[in-house]
Amino acid sequence: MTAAILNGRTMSAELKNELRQEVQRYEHRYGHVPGLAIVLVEGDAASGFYSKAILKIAREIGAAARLEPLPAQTTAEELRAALLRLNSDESVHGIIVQMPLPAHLPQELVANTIAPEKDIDGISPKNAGNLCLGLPSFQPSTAAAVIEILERGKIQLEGKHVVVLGRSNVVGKPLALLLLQKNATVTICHSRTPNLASFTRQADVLVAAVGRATMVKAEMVRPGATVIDVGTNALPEGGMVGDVDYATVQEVAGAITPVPGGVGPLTNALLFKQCIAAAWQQAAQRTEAR
Ligand SMILES: Nc1nc(=O)c2c([nH]1)NC[C@@H]1CN(c3ccc(C(=O)N[C@@H](CCC(=O)O)C(=O)O)cc3)C=[N+]21
Repeated sequence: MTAAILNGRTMSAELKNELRQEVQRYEHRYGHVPGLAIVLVEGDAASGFYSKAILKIAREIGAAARLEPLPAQTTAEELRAALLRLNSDESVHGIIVQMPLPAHLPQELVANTIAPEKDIDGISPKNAGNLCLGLPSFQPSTAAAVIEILERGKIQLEGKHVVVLGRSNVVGKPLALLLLQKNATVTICHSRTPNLASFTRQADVLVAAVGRATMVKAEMVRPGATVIDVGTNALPEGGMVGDVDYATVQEVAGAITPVPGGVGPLTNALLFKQCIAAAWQQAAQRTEAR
């Protein structure tokens, strides 16, 4: 058997078409377009690449996006000041800070400074708490991309056993909560889980989000299972591979996401879905206040 391919590029193109229309609808109503600010503290090579990809999507859908580059030696106080400036800038509806940050800048500073109504990557305590409580919230875009790919791929979640490999704040943990909301049975495994294969082999849907190249092997996958690969591991010789050993796993899985061309292309598009939602909320609030 060969697995069906869940094509993130096709799905992303569909989503971007929907978003382009949504941006037009918003612009028609309010006379300006939704705006995203990307804070990029220089130093991480991949972050510059991701930022350019986000700017490209903005052009494709007609939204506004601007890059706020900060030098690598930016202090915590300077980063805080930059975020506060964006919080009070009415043309900015969503703010993301590219991760990872240099070691001298605490991640909590970002989570605690971005205004929750502009925190479209869902990292603030308010959004993370609301997600945990099952209340409306912005969701970390990579976790949301996994849900999007499963829904567009018509993979049922209700009553299914989903095993999530990885417990990060941006993927594993929020994804487990989103899957629970879909009535899946969820198991979270991580680097200290003994006998990993005994868990992964029970999965109807297996999500790999650990950041270790090709660690999921065919013998860890139940025949016919859906395998979602969130990994983006850069290879020293160039290019990238996922956390899943695609060549062998695609022979046993029922459906699988490739890397590249799987979860990645949906991640950045979902950032704009949430930015547009944030813009609607902020515009409605301003109208109310006046
Ligand atoms: N605050 C923050 N939020 C993030 O969501 C965030 C972040 N920081 N830092 C970095 C990670 C990584 N990430 C990706 C986004 C798009 C692709 C993507 O489009 N990938 C293409 C790459 C194409 C290629 O390289 O050939 C693909 O998989 O097909 C991948 C990875 C978002 N992240």
